[in-house]
Formats: sequence, structure tokens, C-alpha cells
Amino acid sequence: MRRKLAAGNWKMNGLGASLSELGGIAAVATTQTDVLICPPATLITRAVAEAGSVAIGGQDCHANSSGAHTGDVSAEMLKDAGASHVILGHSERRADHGESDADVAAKTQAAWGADLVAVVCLGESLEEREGGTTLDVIKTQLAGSLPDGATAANTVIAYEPIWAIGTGKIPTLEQIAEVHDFIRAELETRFGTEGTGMRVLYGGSVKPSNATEIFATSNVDGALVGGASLKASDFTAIIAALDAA
Ligand SMILES: O=C(CO)COP(=O)(O)O
Repeated sequence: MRRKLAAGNWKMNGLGASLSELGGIAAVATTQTDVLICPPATLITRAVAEAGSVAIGGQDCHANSSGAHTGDVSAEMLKDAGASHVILGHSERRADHGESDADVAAKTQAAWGADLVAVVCLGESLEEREGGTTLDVIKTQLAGSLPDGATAANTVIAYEPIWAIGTGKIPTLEQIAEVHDFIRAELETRFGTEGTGMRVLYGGSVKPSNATEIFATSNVDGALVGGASLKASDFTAIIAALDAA
């Protein structure tokens, strides 16, 4: 049985005052669902102190563990700050920083080397969705972004259609199931039972109002939530929907 995971990606949002929202999230008792919040790197240490049983993660790491890379943060540094996870290959980083699948694979290797769980993001653009190439795109991203050695313990996959992020639009439940079933089959082909155990999250405009139906969808093991993870009342409602799923 895969444990469910509610993951929040705060992106470039959050000052010290935002930690009260994390406190509200940490106050909720869950039994079925693991909870992860990925605040900006500046807040990780303080977040860990507020987090209780909520895991804290980074939003990116460099592929090297140290060196002359101004402005970057390594996986070792995230670990040292108290993080247990790191989001890698988010579409905003692929777009803003030109990250390729090979870059994401190198970062994933670095995350594992620092004993972090890698949350590896995949997703098609609207053009690719409309052009009918979604599964090809996902297959290529998955193969290129995930090194050999991925296990159920060291890796989580997040399927985030780019056109659903921050737009209020989500794919149909059939479309979500098609992609998640496809990802599961690819993971099992490559990683065997580890692929069966790996969690596959859906991300893109997950809200309290659509969480229940999304979580009832085939091979959806949780969510990677942006905007709705910034408010404790929204995110705890999403956690409750997962707990009940
Ligand atoms: O990109 C996302 C999470 O990584 C999704 O963001 P939204 O939930 O704001 O659409």
C-alpha cells in the first residue's frame, strides 16, 4: 500500500509571518497521509522548528554539493538546514532556468547523495496536450529526468500539466487517470516493485473543491499543491480529502 502524500510548494512566496500558516497545517492530526511543505530556502530552518510531523523540503538544488555557484543551494545544504525532500524539475524551473531532463537527473542524483527524497516533476504544455503528444512528452521526461536507482523510498513523481498550474483549469479525471496509469506502467517496467511503490502526485490547481474527485482517480497518490498550500485552511481541507480517500 502506498501512503498518501499532501505536498505544498510555496514557490517564491513566504516571509517569517507565513510560518503561522505552517503552524496551522502542523496542528492537524493525520493518520493516512504524509504531509510535506516546501517553503523558500530562506525559511527552511525556521519552518523545521514549527513543523511538528510535517516534513520540510527545498524547491530546487544544485547538482554539485559545494563550489563556485553564486546564488545556488546544494542538496547537502538543504539536508543540513533540516529538509528531508526537494522538488526537482518543476516546470517553472525548466522554463525560467532552462533546466533539461539531464539537469534534473543530475540534481536527483545529488538529492539522493544527500539523503533527500526527490520529488521529480513532469508535465506537458497546452500545445503538447492539444497536439496529442502528452504521453510521448511524459515518457521522454520520465526516462530522462530519473536516473537508475530510483526507489519507492527515495523518489516521488509529480505530474503537473503546465497549463493547469495556477490557472484554475484541471484536466478531466479521465485525462488524469490516463497519465497516472501510464506513469505507473513506465515506473513498473523500469523499476519493478519499486515502481509499484513509488508515489505519483497530481499537481495543478488542486483546491479543496476538486480534491476529493482528483484523489479518487486511478494511481493518484496525493497532490503537489501551489496556491492552496499557502493558507492553512485550504491545505488542511486538502489533507482531509486525502485522509478520507
Ligand atoms: O505548480 C504547482 C505545484 O508545484 C501547482 O500550483 P497551483 O496549485 O497554484 O496550480
